[in-house]
Formats: sequence, C-alpha cells, structure tokens
Amino acid sequence: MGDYRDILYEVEAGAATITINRPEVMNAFRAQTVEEMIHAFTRAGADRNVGVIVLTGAGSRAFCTGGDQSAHGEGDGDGYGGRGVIGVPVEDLQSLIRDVPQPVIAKVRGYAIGGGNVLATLCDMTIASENAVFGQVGPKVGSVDPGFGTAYLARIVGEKKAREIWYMCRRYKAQDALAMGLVNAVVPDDQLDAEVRRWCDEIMGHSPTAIAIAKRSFNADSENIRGIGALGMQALSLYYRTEESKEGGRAFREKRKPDFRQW
Ligand SMILES: CC(C)(COP(=O)(O)OP(=O)(O)OC[C@H]1O[C@@H](n2cnc3c(N)ncnc32)[C@H](O)[C@@H]1OP(=O)(O)O)[C@@H](O)C(=O)NCCC(=O)NCCSC(=O)CCC(=O)c1ccccc1C(=O)O
Repeated sequence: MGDYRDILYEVEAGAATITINRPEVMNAFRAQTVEEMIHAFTRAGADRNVGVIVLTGAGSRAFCTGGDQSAHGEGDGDGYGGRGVIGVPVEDLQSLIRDVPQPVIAKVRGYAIGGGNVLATLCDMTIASENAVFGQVGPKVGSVDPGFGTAYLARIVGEKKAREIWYMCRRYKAQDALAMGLVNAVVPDDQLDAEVRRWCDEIMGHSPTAIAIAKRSFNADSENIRGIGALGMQALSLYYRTEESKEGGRAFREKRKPDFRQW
C-alpha cells in the first residue's frame, strides 16, 4: 500500500506527517482510513530518518471526529465493515501510536471529538490551534472507547475530569484543554504549523535512542490499559448489536435527539 486514498503522508526534515484527508466528513475515519494510518505509522516507525511523527487532519474544521457515522452499520450491520473486533482495527492503530519509537505529536485544528479525541490523547504530545475543540460524544451516539480513551485519559486529566468528559459529553476549548493537561501548548491558528515544526526540530536535535527508551518507559507504566481495551472491544462489539447503541447512530444521521430510555 503506497498510494493512499484517505490519508496523506510526507516526510520533511526528519518529521513524518500523517494527515487524515476526509474533510468532507470532518476527518471521521472508516476502516480504510484506519488501515492506511496503520500502514503509514508502521512505515514511519521503521524509517531511521524519521525522528518524529505528526498526526493531523486536513482543513481547518477538524482534526478528527472519530468513527464515520455514515459507515457505521456496514458489513455485518453492527460494526464498521472492516477487519477487527468492531470492523475497524482502531485498537491496532492505538497500539501502534504507542509502539512506534518516535514521539508522536497531534497537531489539532478544529474538532478532536470522539475517536479523534482518543487519537489526540494517545499521541505523546498535543499542540493545538486556539480554535481547537476537544470532547467525547460516545454516550450521545451509542459508542464508547473502553480502553485508552477512558482509562488512559484519566491518567492525563485525572479521574474526576475524565469521568466528566465521558458522562457529560461537553465540548472543551483549547485553553480549557491546556488547563486540564490534555494539550501541551495552544497557539494562534496561523502559527500552528510553524510551532509544530519548531517542536519537531528540537526533538531532531536529541538522541533518538534516549527518546525511544523514555517513550517505552512511559508506556510500560500504562501497558495494562491495552488489555482493558482488548476486553472492552469485545464488549463494544456486543453493545453495537443492541438497539440502544443503534439508536445513537441513527439519531446522529437523522439529525435528531436520541431516545435511549426506551430500552
Ligand atoms: C464534530 C461535531 C461536534 C460538530 O458539530 P457541528 O459543528 O454542529 O457540525 P455538524 O452539523 O454536526 O457536522 C457537520 C458535518 O460533518 C458530519 N460529521 C461530523 N462528524 C461525523 C462523523 N463522525 N461521521 C460522519 N459524519 C460526520 C456531519 O454529519 C455534518 O455533515 P452534513 O453533510 O453537513 O450534514 C459533531 O458533528 C459530532 O458530534 N459528530 C459526531 C462524532 C461521532 O459520532 N463520532 C463517532 C463516535 S465517537 C465515539 O463513539 C467514541 C468511541 C470511540 O472513540 C471509538 C472507539 C472504538 C471504535 C470507534 C470509535 C469511534 O470513534 O466511533
């Protein structure tokens, strides 16, 4: 897989940039998108000339808004129509972001919502435009990320805040995300690319082996969450088969409020 349909891949001065390129659906991912991201992260991870990986979204409206709601229900009718426990191998992608030896920086413009928020959370560092908006929508749309998106989020923002994020499904501005430790820096939108480039250049001046060891050391302490996620994905695939979950996706597509209480 060299030619990508859903993403862009480029390497410049030691920084590989992976761009989710589906602005027409606010960079929501389908199975194909996740497969391509897995390919690109594997490629960048193995490239000794790459010292840092940047994950971003095309356009100014969104970094990523999670699973593509128009693709939800494909395949066996419950998941996303592709490979993996729920038809989109999102757990493989999440693991890979942790497993590549280089630091991964999330460059966030616009919405980082749902599974998009999980991806940004998992990146080693996040640099956001002033217009960035973070949040979870799972319980509003009949979904949840039962691993890194919940348990690892709590490591970053604390248990109370993580529970608020998931139970309340509110939207948080970039400055709020900075205050809760979800992002490392916030800059005016027109300075975001240059700021991320500066961070990449700084990393490129440091020892890649020391950084890889540091990354693995950080990861080791939260590695048990991978197991929680694997278990959770099995539960999620069962949940996706319920009318309660399907109501969430249906309501989003029909642009109405869901009625979960009937079940
Ligand atoms: C992103 C919003 C908050 C933006 O709201 P707003 O500004 O009011 O704009 P809208 O009119 O809602 O949207 C504009 C336009 O974009 C389309 N769109 C937005 N998000 C998606 C999407 N995810 N899939 C498909 N299309 C999308 C929207 O339909 C509009 O299109 P028009 O043609 O203009 O009508 C808001 O849009 C929003 O909340 N989006 C929902 C995001 C969502 O449902 N994400 C998926 C679920 S997230 C989740 O369940 C967490 C669990 C999780 O992370 C996970 C774990 C394991 C596997 C998969 C997932 C996963 O992500 O599902």
